[in-house]
Amino acid sequence: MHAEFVRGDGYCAPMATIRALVRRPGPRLAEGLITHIERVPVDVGLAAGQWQEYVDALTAAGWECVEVPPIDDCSDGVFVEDTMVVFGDLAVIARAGADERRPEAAEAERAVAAQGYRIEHISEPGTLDGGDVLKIGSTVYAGLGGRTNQAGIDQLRTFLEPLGAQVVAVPVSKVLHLKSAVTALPDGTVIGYEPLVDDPAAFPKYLAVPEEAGAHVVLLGENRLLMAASAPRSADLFTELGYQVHVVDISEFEKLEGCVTCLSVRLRG
Ligand SMILES: CN(C)C(=N)NCCC[C@H](N)C(=O)O
Repeated sequence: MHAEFVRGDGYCAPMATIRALVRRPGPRLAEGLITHIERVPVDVGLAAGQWQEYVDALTAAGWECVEVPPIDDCSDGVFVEDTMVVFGDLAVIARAGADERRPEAAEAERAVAAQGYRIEHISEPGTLDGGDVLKIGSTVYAGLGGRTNQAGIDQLRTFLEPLGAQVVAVPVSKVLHLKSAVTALPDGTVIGYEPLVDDPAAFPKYLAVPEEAGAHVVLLGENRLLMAASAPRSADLFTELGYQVHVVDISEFEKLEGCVTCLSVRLRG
């Protein structure tokens, strides 16, 4: 699980390997679910290229991308983030709020178990999507909304609190998932596009961003952020704050209410 970092003086220090699970989009991608936006045609060929660029960006930032086998019958399979919540050495396998997405979890579970994680499951009557869970240090915000219910959050709490997490439920009514509304910068500041955030006061440190997709960042490590090309003004804002911003075009996934976080599960070593 470890690589070596060789210093100038020849000393080899162990360096934690950072891995991300990803899942290739399938041929039925264009039929993916939409809830809060209008359907527009998705270019499946373009999406395949954008997915590869997303994987390449993670790889260039030092992440080893591990592919979960594709699931061609599930149009939303590429949004692999929704299949689980990883905290410490535990992967909690989600039970999707949308019935048609339930088959996605089985192979994702095998993939994360193969990385050495312990496994727990959200079970009936609970539903929970990984996209509804935002971790900031030991605080785990869980969005109560269209896909994740109270039973799902209660089960998540039972699994994570013994590991030192505090699970905080927050309302999500204007968007698909909590992470459609907010994510967080490396210093723990929650970023959100105000018209889509139910309760900004739920977060101790909060910064409003000027675009919807500006609320979505993947933390690449140190001061580096990955975000979508569709939020240039937010990218400028983060650059002014001292972050190094890496941009990818994920237009075809945004047409299906996807964002940069949804396309991977980050396993932080
Ligand atoms: C943070 N987000 C938004 C996610 N983790 N997942 C997006 C899933 C989109 C899919 N069409 C669906 O409706 O399920």
